Amino acid sequence: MLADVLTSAASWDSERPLLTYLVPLELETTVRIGQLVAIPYGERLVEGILWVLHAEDQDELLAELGAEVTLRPLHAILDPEPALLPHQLALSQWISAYYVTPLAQVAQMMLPPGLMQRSQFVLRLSETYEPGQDLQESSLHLRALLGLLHEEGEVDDARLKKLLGPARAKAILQEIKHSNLIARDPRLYAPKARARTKRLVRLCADEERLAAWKRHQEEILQPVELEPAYVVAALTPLPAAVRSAARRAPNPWEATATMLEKEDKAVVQARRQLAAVELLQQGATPWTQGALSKATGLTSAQLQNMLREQIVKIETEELRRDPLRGRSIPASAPLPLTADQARAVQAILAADKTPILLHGVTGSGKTEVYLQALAALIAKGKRGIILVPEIALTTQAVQRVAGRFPERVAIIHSDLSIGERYDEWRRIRAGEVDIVIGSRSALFAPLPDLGLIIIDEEHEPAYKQGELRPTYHARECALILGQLLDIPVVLGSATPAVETFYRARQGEFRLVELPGRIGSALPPVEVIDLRNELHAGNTSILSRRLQEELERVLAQGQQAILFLNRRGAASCVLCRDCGFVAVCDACDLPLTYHATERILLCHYCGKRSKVLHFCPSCHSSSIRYFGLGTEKVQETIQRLFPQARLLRWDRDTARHRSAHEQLLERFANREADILIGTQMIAKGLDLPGVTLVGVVSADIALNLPDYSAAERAFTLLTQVAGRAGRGSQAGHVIIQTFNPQHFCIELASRHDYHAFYATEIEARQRYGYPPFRRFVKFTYSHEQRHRCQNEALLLSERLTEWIARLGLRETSLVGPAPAFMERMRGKYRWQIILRGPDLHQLLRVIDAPGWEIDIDPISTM
Ligand SMILES: Nc1ncnc2c1ncn2[C@@H]1O[C@H](COP(=O)(O)OP(=O)(O)OP(=O)(O)O)[C@@H](O)[C@H]1O
Ligand SMILES: [Zn+2]
Repeated sequence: MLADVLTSAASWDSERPLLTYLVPLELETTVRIGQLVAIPYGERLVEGILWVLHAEDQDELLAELGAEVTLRPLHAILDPEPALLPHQLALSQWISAYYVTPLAQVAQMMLPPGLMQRSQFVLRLSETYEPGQDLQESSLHLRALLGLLHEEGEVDDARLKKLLGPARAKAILQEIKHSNLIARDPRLYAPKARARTKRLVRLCADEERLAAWKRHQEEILQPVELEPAYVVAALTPLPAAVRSAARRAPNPWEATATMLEKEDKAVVQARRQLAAVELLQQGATPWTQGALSKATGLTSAQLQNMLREQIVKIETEELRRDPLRGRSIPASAPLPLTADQARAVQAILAADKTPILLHGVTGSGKTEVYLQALAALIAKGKRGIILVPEIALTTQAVQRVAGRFPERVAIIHSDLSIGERYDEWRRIRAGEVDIVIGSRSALFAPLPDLGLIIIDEEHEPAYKQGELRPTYHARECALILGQLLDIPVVLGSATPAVETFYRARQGEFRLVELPGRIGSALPPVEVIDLRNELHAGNTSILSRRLQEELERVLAQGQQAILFLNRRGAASCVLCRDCGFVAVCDACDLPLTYHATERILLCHYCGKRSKVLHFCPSCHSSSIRYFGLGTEKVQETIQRLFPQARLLRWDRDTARHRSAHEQLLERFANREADILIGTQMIAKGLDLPGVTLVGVVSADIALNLPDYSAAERAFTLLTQVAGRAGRGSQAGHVIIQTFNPQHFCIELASRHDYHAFYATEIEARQRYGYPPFRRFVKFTYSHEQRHRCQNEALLLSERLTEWIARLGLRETSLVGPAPAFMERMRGKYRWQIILRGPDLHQLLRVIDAPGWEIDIDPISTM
């Protein structure tokens, strides 16, 4: 039998990414595709993924490879359970081709981090080495190494390098090659990700033997008469504080210790052993070795003794690292569906496997549709994956799913530790869960019997990987997976991506609509023209209407959310005399003033600088802090409504996942009246107490130079507005803006997705934007600007040449030009946008080392 193996050790050949090996006879019954295997590669042993097995077609393959090749055998199977399922292998192949990325890199992305094993060489004394051999000709270093090997058995290359430095290590490795004293074996080192285990001590003697043993121990105790205090001392571990103090100060326990020493060792041992057995007999919960020794003073020699006498045994048990540990999640029962919801569930379960676009307005009950479709499929032995935007994971999505399917849900997201991720991954692979919920990478979970993929909030940019290769979009990968497995894929959103809706219109997706909210109406939206406020003499950041409404909400004991998309107290620091604006010297972006910490912060790279009191350019003292941030809003509201309980939710107040959770919980428990936050809070929140949503400033998002800027602005406003009035009380939304006539604002204020789509798709067609043209974004970063410019000119020449050579129609370049944010983290960035109906012919041949290549970018900025 032959096997094709994928390994990242081999340099990439897109035509032939796999290497062929012989399967040794003894492995023939155990090999399966998707397994991690060890293979010889050159001198080394490396890790690979078994991709194809050839049994019947073996001869053809051999003929194809030619007579002169000699195949080497697989070295070992590293894990009998496949790490990738067959559909994942197929998906990898698609991703590799479409996103023009080495197959091994794609396959590795699908595995949990820390799973791959490092290859290494291990030195040991060779079989021909004899102690006492004449070493006259060997160098001093070699002799020292021989001594070390004598003592330790083996030493690996990495350690050798550390001990001797790289140059000497290299010399000694040369010497080893020519001597026959030391053998050098290739080896793979255990992966970082491992199961966590603990060692548990359990009684194993039967009652009779245990009783006899105890009697014997008690006999040992008999002859010595002890003061009760000693017994207590021997049985009680020293408190940690005492132990550390003891190292420094005269030991208050010394008297006891000396006396104990004087006692017969056997007595001490008997006493501790008896105490240990007593604890083991009492407890329903097992004891770890450490805890037992802490509680009784039992040393490991004494424990060994008990093991030898077969009184106790040690069992290792795996400790699962559970991301939901310590969380109390209320169980939930299925709700009776509305007619629209029932139709949607039926559509998902129908025989037709065309993907579904579930377009349901905010608060229309999409989640319930997902849950009931999943339940129906699980009843048939299937399993499902739900993707949610990263931030929603902290909040309600996980709770709802985990509450409906207790103990049957695994979670995958980037904040998990390597250990947690590995444990979740193995539960999924072992079929211990029915549902995987997570951010985009959860799509690559090895879930057997996959029967449904749901992408909630499918318009979210977080589903696209933008910088690292492969620059995949989880939606596209999910659609391919759906085709490969012939299973339904559901894309859900109140504001589908323009491209998604277009594809539904073209018949690529079945469009299912949930046009109304459950039991309530979409909240009316009032647009406030901030210019009128200024004319009327109101210079506050809150319009009069918003103030009135806040007052009403507070008086009626309801809740409000105020939204704006900037953090900090002011968005920029400006000199009123000369117009100087403080910018980050690494990124060229305006710095933001943070009042609480009294610093200036670059929101892009996180660099901090001191506040300015004088303009560095003209030395005037007219430095002013302009614009708005969440902090400023908080301050203003607190001044206006001193009695209101405020909560601020942005990246400054919630740096960690658990902080997000706590904030949400406090607001949901009505511990605060007004929540102030950035776009983070626009995502999926379902809080029935919220009757007012205020958008403090809608303008920032409207005018960005990007083909998708209008879509993002409309989506954001519609989603934020959709947080109001989801409970029994009617809701109300106020949008403050200097651009009330902007079509995004007008249409968002009517929750009118269809009208927005009609306007936007026409513009996209007119200007040749996606989905009418495909885009590929090339970005080059360098510390020197001219280097960026040169590289960009060179690449654009080559691209132009290839477009002509391949005869690509309607294909052109935009740029080269500096990126919208030309400097980031100390580097300049230049861009080229390539656009055309089909760019893959070109992508396959063009070689652009050092360039970031984003295929189907969701933004051209
Ligand atoms: N059939 C039903 N009967 C009663 N209440 C329901 C029903 N279905 C959903 N709900 C409730 O309606 C509210 C809104 O549902 P959900 O959060 O799923 O909306 P959504 O469509 O995901 O909205 P968004 O797109 O804004 O996140 C929830 O509180 C949910 O419990
Ligand atoms: Zn910066």
